[in-house]
Amino acid sequence: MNLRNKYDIPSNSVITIAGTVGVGKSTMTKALANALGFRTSFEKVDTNPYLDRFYADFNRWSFHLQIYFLAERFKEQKKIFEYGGGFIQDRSIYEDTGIFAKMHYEKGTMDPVDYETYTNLFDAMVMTPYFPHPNLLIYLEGSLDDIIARIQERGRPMEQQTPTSYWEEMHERYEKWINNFNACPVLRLNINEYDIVDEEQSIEPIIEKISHFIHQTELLKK
Ligand SMILES: Nc1ncnc2c1ncn2[C@@H]1O[C@H](COP(=O)(O)OP(=O)(O)O)[C@@H](O)[C@H]1O
Ligand SMILES: Nc1ncnc2c1ncn2[C@H]1C[C@H](O)[C@@H](COP(=O)(O)O)O1
Repeated sequence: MNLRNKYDIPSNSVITIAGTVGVGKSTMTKALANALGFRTSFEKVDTNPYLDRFYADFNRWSFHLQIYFLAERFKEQKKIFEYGGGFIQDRSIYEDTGIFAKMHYEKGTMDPVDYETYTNLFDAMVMTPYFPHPNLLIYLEGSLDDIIARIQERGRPMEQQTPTSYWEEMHERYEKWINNFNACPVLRLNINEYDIVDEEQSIEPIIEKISHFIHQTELLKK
């Protein structure tokens, strides 16, 4: 039986997967979309023209990369809207500003004027009543050691060569960010509590949680 029907997940739902680099968002996106018969919206990593340059020189490329990601995510957002939902999205647009742009600005690797231009653009595009928020944000969390092990195992050279302190800083910021996040309902999942890589069926209890969460949220709205 289709798990979407079994757990009564509305076919127009938009679920976004958030969490630090390497935590397992893409893997979760694929597994959930497959189990629910939803479409996927992925970040473009391999074809991103700025990512390698950015990791080689944060100061020089921070602004360009943020603008690139913002444009890409906005196109994805439009696609999701045009299909009428039914999507699992790999990373939320909120993390671009709440984690990455902010971190580079505060660490001095994004120029203050560039940061202001970026946040103005972000607010004008995203923080409007017309911008559809996801029905649910699934936040994946895990220990720094486990996440660094996954980054190393996945093997993107520019990430492997980035100092551990960068991932540590990001890990801390994510924790603070999610504790204050309120743009949509949040379901937190610890990566030690499931293994969708070796046990495909372990996606079902996650879908059960999602269903519970979505229905509870709907009830609260009434
Ligand atoms: N549930 C899991 N158990 C074990 N390894 C995982 C799991 N989810 C992801 N991984 C591994 O961790 C690495 C990063 O996962 P990925 O989904 O690409 O992360 P993200 O999209 O968050 O950057 C990959 O090598 C992937 O195979
Ligand atoms: N907004 C962003 N700023 C800087 N870097 C970013 C941003 N969004 C994603 N990234 C980087 C981080 C990773 O190296 C890749 C892909 O992210 P992942 O979490 O592995 O999906 O892009």
